[in-house]
Amino acid sequence: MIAKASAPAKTILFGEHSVVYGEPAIAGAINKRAFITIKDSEDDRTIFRAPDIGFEAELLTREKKYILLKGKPGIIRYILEVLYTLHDHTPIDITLNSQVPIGSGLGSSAAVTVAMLAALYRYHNIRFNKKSLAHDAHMIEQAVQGVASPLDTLVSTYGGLVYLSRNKKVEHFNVNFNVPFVVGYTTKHGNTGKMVKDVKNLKTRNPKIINPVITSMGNLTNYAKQAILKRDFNKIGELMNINHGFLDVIGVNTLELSRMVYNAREAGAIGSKTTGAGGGGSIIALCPGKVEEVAKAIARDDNVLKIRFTRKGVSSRVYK
Ligand SMILES: Nc1ncnc2c1ncn2[C@@H]1O[C@H](COP(=O)(O)OP(=O)(O)OP(=O)(O)O)[C@@H](O)[C@H]1O
Ligand SMILES: C[C@@](O)(CCO)CC(=O)[O-]
Ligand SMILES: [Mg+2]
Repeated sequence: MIAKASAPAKTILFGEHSVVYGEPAIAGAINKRAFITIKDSEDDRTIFRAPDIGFEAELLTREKKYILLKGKPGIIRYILEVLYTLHDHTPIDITLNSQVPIGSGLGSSAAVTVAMLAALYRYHNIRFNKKSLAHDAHMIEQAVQGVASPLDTLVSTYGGLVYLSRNKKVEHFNVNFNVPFVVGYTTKHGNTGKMVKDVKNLKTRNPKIINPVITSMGNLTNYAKQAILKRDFNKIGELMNINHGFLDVIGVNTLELSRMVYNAREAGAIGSKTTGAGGGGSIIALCPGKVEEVAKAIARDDNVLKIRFTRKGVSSRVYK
């Protein structure tokens, strides 16, 4: 039997960091996916392969351990946690193919976790729905990382654009948002936990300055929600630029992120900002009609991905 599943990566359009303090956020699934294939094993070993990142390991699922055969570990922890939680230890072959750069702030860990869970549910013929899957995937991310916001796994499961309100209500945008964006990324990725802690310390030292900034980031996200609903791209671009400035204020930008953001704007992006935790990682640029120019400008120094937001969330099937 073969079970296959895929799930999209995500970018945060508005509200990273301020969301930690209860402010709203907007994130969306992008048309870059992680693909998992599970097959019966041909010997009595369980093997995990990720050819795109040159990784291979034999998994000892009962012990939650692995024997490294090739590459550097990391993403394997999510696969092992899923197996440890759900699998009956029969030997299987697992392959990960990914269009998503791993560890660059585009939610690769969530995409891999959601796809792995869905494929394994299919393999074992376990019924699931998106609600239970999003919940289980969040639990896996939390178990591996210690802390994780539910946003990444939610977006990877449901697809589409998601608005998380101040009282943590999730709203799915019902709007055509098929407009081109360019993502720039560095492989040097800030540690999310550390970045969140640094912002907290800055806020504690300078409450009168930083608290209003966090509130403004939330207000800006609410304006962005309206602009998205109206498909007012100039307004969305303007708000992205302001959001980037606020992220600079709270100290999460780096030379590389700023370089990508300003290279994008110089090449014609109508808005560009750091996306995710910062300290390295990714930027996102809104550039209708200027995709090639913006991609070329970013690619001079950094890596580029042309993306669109997609409504397609997790997808899975089984072949007998
Ligand atoms: N070349 C690699 N091979 C295997 N694992 C890797 C490699 N590079 C990074 N990793 C691991 O992949 C995981 C990526 O998860 P992480 O949550 O840090 O990034 P992300 O999901 O891509 O971005 P974010 O969560 O910030 O949106 C980490 O566990 C990291 O150790
Ligand atoms: C920085 C942060 O807001 C987003 C990281 O992708 C942290 C979080 O929400 O968990
Ligand atoms: Mg992640």
